[in-house]
Amino acid sequence: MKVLAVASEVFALVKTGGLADVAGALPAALKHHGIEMRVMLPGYPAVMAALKDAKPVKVYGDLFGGKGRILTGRAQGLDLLVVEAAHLFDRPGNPYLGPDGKDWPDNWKRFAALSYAAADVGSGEVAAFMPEIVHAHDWQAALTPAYLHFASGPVARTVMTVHNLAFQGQYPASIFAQLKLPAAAFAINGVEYYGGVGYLKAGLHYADAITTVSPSYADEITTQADGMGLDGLLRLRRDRLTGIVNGIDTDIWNPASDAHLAQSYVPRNFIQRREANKREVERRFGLDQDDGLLFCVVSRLTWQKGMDLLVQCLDDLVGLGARLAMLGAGDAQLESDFTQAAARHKGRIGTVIGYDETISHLLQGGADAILIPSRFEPCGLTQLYGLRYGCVPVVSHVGGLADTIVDANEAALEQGSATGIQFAPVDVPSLTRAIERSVRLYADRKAWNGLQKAGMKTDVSWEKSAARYALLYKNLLHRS
Ligand SMILES: Nc1ncnc2c1ncn2[C@@H]1O[C@H](COP(=O)(O)OP(=O)(O)O[C@H]2O[C@H](CO)[C@@H](O)[C@H](O)[C@H]2O)[C@@H](O)[C@H]1O
Repeated sequence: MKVLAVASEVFALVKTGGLADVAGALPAALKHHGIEMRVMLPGYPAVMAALKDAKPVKVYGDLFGGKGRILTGRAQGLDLLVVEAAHLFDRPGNPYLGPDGKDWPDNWKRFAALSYAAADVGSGEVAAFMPEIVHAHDWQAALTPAYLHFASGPVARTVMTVHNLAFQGQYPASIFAQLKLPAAAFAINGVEYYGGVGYLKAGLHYADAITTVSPSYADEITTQADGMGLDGLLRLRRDRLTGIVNGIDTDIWNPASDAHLAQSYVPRNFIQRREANKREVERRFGLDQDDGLLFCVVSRLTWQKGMDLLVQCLDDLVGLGARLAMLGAGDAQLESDFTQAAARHKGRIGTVIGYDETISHLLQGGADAILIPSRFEPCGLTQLYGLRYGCVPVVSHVGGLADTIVDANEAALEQGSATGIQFAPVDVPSLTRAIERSVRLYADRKAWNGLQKAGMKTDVSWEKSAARYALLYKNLLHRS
């Protein structure tokens, strides 16, 4: 079976968050199921520079305001279809933001072009690759099912995956005339959304199947509280909506062979060997060297991730004798809050503001626990990396965090099934209690090592989830 995945970022070519990890890992995971997946993404400079054996397979005289081509090629072990359009994508830096840190004003056009090109592939216009399924990820690819709906002739079936309902791609109605969609599409049963154009709304309306990245999040987004305005549509389409938990790339995230670590390790020797990584984290983050609990954070610094709550717990965390190594970037206020806390608590809190793949691996391999106090979390990947690396996840009880971590309550501890610490509700008192619980549990080193061992045994690979996607694709093809 041939499947075209459409995404605005793909690891290791371009990454701002978890979407890239998933889009980059799925093709290999699906190969074992007889699925040939190619990924379509924009021709950003980093993509064009890495592309090998590039061949044009479609040419546009005018692709949303300039010349464009679809190129096939390979990069970083992936089979790609790249939308080359210099006027839209030949810009350095972040794929979504200009140098002023604001969204590019023509993002609506850039990602309409991505979806438009994907729909051409999905309607069989590109002989080099004729997919039976087109799998669109997030709002940037979400017009694809709309374009395919209005294409003539046989077209591929469509899957729309929501990685984060908070990002919807909403634009004023005035752009509609330039989207190359028929007038009929501007309707409540179409792309229209509160008087404007909603990209994700369109994808959710037109896709043959909808998925999100955990069963709990699939439930949450059908409620008014967490549906971010799209819960009504999602309730209507509940029979087409499934939650499939993300896996992780267990080759890239493998403590036995991870070149980013000071010391690699396996479950048999992790207790001693992780020490060297802990020392390296202390060095990099300017922390005191001691044997107390060392927490880490690897995160976008945003409201979603509950980082403002953590800021309010830092004095208590230090008061309990724990330390924190924080790697993150995002909201300027939060960056400055963490920097100030580090200045206040020299040797106890260390920060690296920025995005750093190497340090993110080192933290998982050296810190004792990873704090993830998200207000909502569609799946979450860092807790899965934590499980694999013996870095105990301390998480809020929401979405994919609730689905993937077994709380260290008495029963679970006794059975040896506990893998982390969960807390609810998502507020400062309950996060503080979770930090206290972690410190207490860490003092009982045998129990703590038990959590680490159970985590490291957990299957966080793509195996089960890839099988679910494969089944979903197969069912879609057989549906009349
Ligand atoms: N400063 C930094 N330096 C280095 N690496 C950093 C970093 N900040 C974050 N990362 C990395 O970026 C990724 C973030 O993964 P998350 O699951 O938290 O995804 P995110 O919220 O971006 O995406 C959305 O999509 C994913 C994928 O479906 C869902 O898991 C998630 O719930 C949803 O919000 C991880 O690989 C993490 O290690």
